[in-house]
Amino acid sequence: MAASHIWVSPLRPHSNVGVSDLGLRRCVDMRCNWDLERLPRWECCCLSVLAQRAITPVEDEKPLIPQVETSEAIDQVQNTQSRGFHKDLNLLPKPLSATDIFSSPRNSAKVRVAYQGMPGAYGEAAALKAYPKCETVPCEEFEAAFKAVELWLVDKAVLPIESSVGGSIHRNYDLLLRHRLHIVGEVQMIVNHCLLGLPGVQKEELKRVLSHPQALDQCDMILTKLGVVRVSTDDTAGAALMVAASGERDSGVIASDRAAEIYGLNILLEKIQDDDDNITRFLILAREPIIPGTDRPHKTSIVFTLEEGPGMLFKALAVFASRDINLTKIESRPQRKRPLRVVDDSNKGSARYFDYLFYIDFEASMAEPRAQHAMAHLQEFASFLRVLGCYATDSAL
Ligand SMILES: O=C(O)C(=O)C[C@]1(C(=O)O)C=C[C@@H](O)C=C1
Repeated sequence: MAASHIWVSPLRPHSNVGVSDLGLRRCVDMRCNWDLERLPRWECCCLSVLAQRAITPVEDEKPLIPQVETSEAIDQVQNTQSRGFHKDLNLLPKPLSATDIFSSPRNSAKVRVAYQGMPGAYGEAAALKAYPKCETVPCEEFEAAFKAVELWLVDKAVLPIESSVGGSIHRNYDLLLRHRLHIVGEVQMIVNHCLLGLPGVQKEELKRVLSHPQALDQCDMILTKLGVVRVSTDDTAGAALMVAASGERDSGVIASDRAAEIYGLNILLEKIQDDDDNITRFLILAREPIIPGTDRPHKTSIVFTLEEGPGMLFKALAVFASRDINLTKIESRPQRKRPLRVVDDSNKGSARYFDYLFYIDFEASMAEPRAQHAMAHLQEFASFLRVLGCYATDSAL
């Protein structure tokens, strides 16, 4: 391990995944942001090698070189060391320009973007809306997408955070806190669900319908009308794959028209969601935060905890109200590691409450003094405060 920068990814257990020098250097530059004690051992090994290699020149702008064998990688390292520094100036890293720093996600090309689900899932459509030329990378679970970004297997993750019908996707709120990624953008998407079946099947023949639980909830009326059994799956496109692979003629699917195309299913009904405006908001997550601007409307997402006491949440919300900062979202989640709290002596220590984390999105950029002052004010009495990200608001549907 000490001689090479290769580690075996837990996400791709059978492949050795190499990271380019640029990737390594960025990793080292960012090491202060990494809580080394919380990293699994292979990442620590990798980081220590990175630290030694931080001065080697950059060879490749792309962070990932798939399938590099360890021996080859050692040879590469030795060759580079014996040659000394590169003479070819084109191989030096390109300094970031103001355009790079402030560029919108929609201008970026060739980024690798992780999403949860199979090809044809709405997460993939959201990733392509954010980065039209990106290479999309399917992940089985939300957490795998977080890890893929952390381990440099991909550049970004696009994950759902709330739906206009189903509300918050709590799992992703919890993962935002457990991982150290930054929110760098959001994508709002109208989700138009279709009822799919095998070619030649009529909707009256269906006995069960498979889909993601959110999609099943969003199409409650039509499912009730059809009188079918609802079967939950990990994602909508995965359900399409299952039915296509099983050949079960009495099984239908709720998924996108793109999933129908990919898995060779027929569209039996379109726009079957109860609410026409069925919107899901996705977050774009990255290893590094973006530098907030004031050139267009921005949102900031934070998470904090408060001490127990009357009016504490009122006081917290007042830091925004008094500065005329609009809140767009507030969510509370129990602190999983400290769910119970014994209250003070006046209650004789017998009563127990849940401790909560408060997640808030507000309409202001951290580049604005009013947002900075609001955070400084909140920090005076919040027992914990973290800015999860500051990013341009997505108002395009
Ligand atoms: O299963 C998918 O296709 C997803 O992208 C997931 C998801 C979700 O988690 O809410 C996204 C949008 C739809 O609301 C249904 C499902």
